[in-house]
Amino acid sequence: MTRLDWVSRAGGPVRGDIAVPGDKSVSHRALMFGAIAEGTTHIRGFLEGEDTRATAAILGKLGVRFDTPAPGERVVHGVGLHGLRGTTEPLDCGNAGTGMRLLAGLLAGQGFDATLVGDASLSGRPMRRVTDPLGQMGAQIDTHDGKPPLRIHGGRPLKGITYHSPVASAQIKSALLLAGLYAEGTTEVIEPHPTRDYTESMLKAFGWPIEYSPGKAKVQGGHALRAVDVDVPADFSSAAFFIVAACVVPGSALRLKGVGLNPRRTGLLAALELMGADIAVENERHSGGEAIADLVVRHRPLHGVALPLDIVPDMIDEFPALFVAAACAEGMTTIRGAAELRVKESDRIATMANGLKACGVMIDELPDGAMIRGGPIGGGSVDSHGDHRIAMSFAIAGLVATAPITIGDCANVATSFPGFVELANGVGFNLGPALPP
Ligand SMILES: O=C(O)C1=C[C@@H](OP(=O)(O)O)[C@@H](O)[C@H](O)C1
Ligand SMILES: C=C(OP(=O)(O)O)C(=O)O
Repeated sequence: MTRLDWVSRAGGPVRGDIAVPGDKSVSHRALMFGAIAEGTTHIRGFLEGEDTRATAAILGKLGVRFDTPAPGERVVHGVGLHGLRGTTEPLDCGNAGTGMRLLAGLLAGQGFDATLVGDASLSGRPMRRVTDPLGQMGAQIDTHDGKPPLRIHGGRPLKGITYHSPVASAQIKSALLLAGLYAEGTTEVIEPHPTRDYTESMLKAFGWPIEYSPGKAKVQGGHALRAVDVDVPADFSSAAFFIVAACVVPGSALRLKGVGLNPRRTGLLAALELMGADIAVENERHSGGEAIADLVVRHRPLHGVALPLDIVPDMIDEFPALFVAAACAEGMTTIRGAAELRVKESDRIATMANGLKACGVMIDELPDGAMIRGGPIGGGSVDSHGDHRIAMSFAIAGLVATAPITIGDCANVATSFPGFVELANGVGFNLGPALPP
């Protein structure tokens, strides 16, 4: 991938009426369930990001046919639960932890061997969290010291287990439930804190019997999935950058349309409201079984908070943006209980702390969070470490900074948010490519 650096300059106010692209978590799952269903699944609002396209390409290599009637749509020709075909080619998940961990569960139940690989960032991320419990189910998966590539040996009979997950992770839960479709008996996952339940709701929509409640999910092997169409809501995690931008730039008033409001995703709304933000939820409705609504965000000065521990898992992807909101708030914001941030696309605590320090913000890194003192953000040069959410967060910082912020290594924004720069500049950002030195 060619390197791309951005410069974010003072701009705003952030005003307009926009829709962000489709949800990444739902798009990955719609492809996977569509692939192993009987019949044809039409996905609308599909995220045309590199992460989700990587999942589609892998399923294509495994013999699934897709049509693309228009951008943001996929028609998946399901091959049935046992219809995937093996390939000797490595299956490249790119930058996507979700793709790799969910596919590990799906592939553990197949009759053929498969190898999952990823880019440099994904190759450094922990995989034992899925390979250990899948091993308890009977799968055999070789790793490189607990990290990718994953060599999955096919043809192993799986049996259901009850798994008390040590980590609140929808990826772990989903990997086990996917393997559970192929297992003898019951597979149950119990979480330390409830996580996003798209796998459960989609299994139900595809006609697979499933029992679930927040923090618990249980499936039995031996049923079939029947194709249903999937409407993908706009991704709350993508909306988050615009929500924070409108909160912190004076004069802003922004409407974000049709945003998915799964309660296990919206911790950022609760956090910002505690900080004094002005966010209205309008036109609440349901689409494809998910709550969606328009969010209307207006600027109002924020104040620092001690973030309640119980909302941390509900905003796990929104911390980089929250760090910027905290830097703009009056007083101190304390974040604890967020050690998972250290094993995302980058170590998001260190990457945000280093970047904010480079812009003159007072921030102390903690093992599981940070203490951030609000104040003026200066110009500077920051490295996103190829982490899409870090790059977009510093784009917000640049909007309110006293001098331009240069953000290194931004190409991976295309993994989750294609078209971010154009959409952002359309509502008041001032973001462009950095010129080579
Ligand atoms: O299941 C999913 O779609 C996701 C779960 C989360 O990861 P963890 O399960 O590692 O918390 C999140 O960070 C990721 O962006 C998407
Ligand atoms: C953590 C993320 O994704 P993944 O785990 O799929 O790479 C993310 O998108 O912030």
